Amino acid sequence: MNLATEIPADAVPLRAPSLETVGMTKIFGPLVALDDVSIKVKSGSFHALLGENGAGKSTLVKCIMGFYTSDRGSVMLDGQEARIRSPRDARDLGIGMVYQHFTLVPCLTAAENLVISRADAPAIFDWKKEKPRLESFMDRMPFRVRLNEPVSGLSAGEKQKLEILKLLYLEQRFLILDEPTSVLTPGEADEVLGLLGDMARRGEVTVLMISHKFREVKAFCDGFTVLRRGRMTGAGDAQAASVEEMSRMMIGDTEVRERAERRKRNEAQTVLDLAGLCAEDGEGRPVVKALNLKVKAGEVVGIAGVSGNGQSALVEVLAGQKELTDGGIFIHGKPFEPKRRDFDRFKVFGLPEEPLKNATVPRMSVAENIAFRSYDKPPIANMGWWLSPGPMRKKAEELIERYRVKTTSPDSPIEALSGGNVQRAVLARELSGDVDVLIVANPCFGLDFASVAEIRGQIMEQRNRGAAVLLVSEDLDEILELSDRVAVMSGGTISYVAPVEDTDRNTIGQHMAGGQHTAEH
Ligand SMILES: Nc1ncnc2c1ncn2[C@@H]1O[C@H](COP(=O)(O)OP(=O)(O)OP(=O)(O)O)[C@@H](O)[C@H]1O
Repeated sequence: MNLATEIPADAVPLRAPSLETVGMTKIFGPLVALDDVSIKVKSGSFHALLGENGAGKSTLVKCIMGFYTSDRGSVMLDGQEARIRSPRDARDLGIGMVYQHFTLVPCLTAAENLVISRADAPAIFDWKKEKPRLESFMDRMPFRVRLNEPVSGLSAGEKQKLEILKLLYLEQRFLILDEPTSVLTPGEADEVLGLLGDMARRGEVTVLMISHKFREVKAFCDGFTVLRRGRMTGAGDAQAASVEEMSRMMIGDTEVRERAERRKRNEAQTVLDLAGLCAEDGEGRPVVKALNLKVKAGEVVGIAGVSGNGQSALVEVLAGQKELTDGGIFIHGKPFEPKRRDFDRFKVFGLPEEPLKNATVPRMSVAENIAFRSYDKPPIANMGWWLSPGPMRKKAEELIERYRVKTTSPDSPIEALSGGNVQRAVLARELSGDVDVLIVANPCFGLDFASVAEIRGQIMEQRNRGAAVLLVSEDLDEILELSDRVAVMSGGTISYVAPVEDTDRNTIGQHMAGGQHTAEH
């Protein structure tokens, strides 16, 4: 008999179950992360769970999986209440989850990973018995992976397939997938989702997939539910609903209108114009070669590229750390010199890579580091060059709180903070005023998930307020997630520019590899 449910474990069906949440509510301190959320996922359906960052999708699936105890609400499995108090209860009921990160043991083979995942995994494997069982399991599956290959030798697509196979091997028939394609190439993503869709249609599994990608939802899903700020704002047939309808449910009518107005206002308004930039390395070799690029207000232009193609030199030029040998930088049509005076005059701010090294004085305090940009302006400085510690500290305390910089005191040296908190402190300093141009280089390198989401959120907020954002990043996912237009830097110049909706990973990859040179700016 199963511990936590009214359904006996031996009655768990091996066919696709239906699942509902009824009035699911989860409160974190002052935040209602889920407010009375009722969703219905039909048996044998492929259902998308949509919502912007922070909408509550992960919280909902964590409540279903028993990672969180909800404050109110219940889960119904095949029409009967299933009380799930831990992931183990969920697993006993046939509910399994594939996470964004892999959970496989890299040094073990695919076969070993499957066998050890069983609750009754043997201490010593009897491969004579296990192998034929695994082969016959694999024969019944719509896709295969190489069973004898160590997981470290599998491609991302194969690993994702193995994660799914693991759930099926454990006889889990309600599969929750958390943005499963974020680690896959478009080809691999289509293959995995297509095969899962076929299984769902055959009634072998029910799938609930968290996704941000409308294309995938339209291509593979039959039902969808949308969350916004913890509430359910819509649900329906993914084939019947249009992308506009779904996105309206995700971001709300007012926000849709505001974004459209903002876009119209900002259209054609070039803020940052890099015109024919040239720069050399220490030995006089050209590293930036006649580079042209324009960034409009309210736009993120992401520069992708294999490292060593001049990106660092470009960032140094823009930060005033490297001289231009030719060309010019213009802001709102006026020449811009990357010096302190012009940074202030044109409201240009920057978030460099390795902020501790490049944007702070490590031994100075958090408060002093945050005050850098404003130290010679009142009210922080009212006696010539002398800083007034009172106002400086007060301002720093406000910013530390607003940007949630975790520090024991504003007087601690900034070098004592974690990477994410240094980044937050630099953001607090750079983004607390009016920003017209924001230059960001590899902003999330080496940071944990929570800091990454927060920092990306801050960048997007500046864009939404109308800043022109130039993002240089080695992380193509980051570029694709944040950019309105994607540019590729290759051999010191911009070799390709396209709106993000008109391009894809493969095309960008080809340009990064220097495959095609059809520059259009
Ligand atoms: N353990 C927690 N403690 C406090 N707040 C939390 C916790 N987990 C999530 N939240 C908050 O709950 C809200 C919903 O977060 P959740 O992660 O569910 O959103 P999401 O839709 O999955 O977003 P994303 O697409 O960014 O993953 C957010 O405001 C988040 O900051």
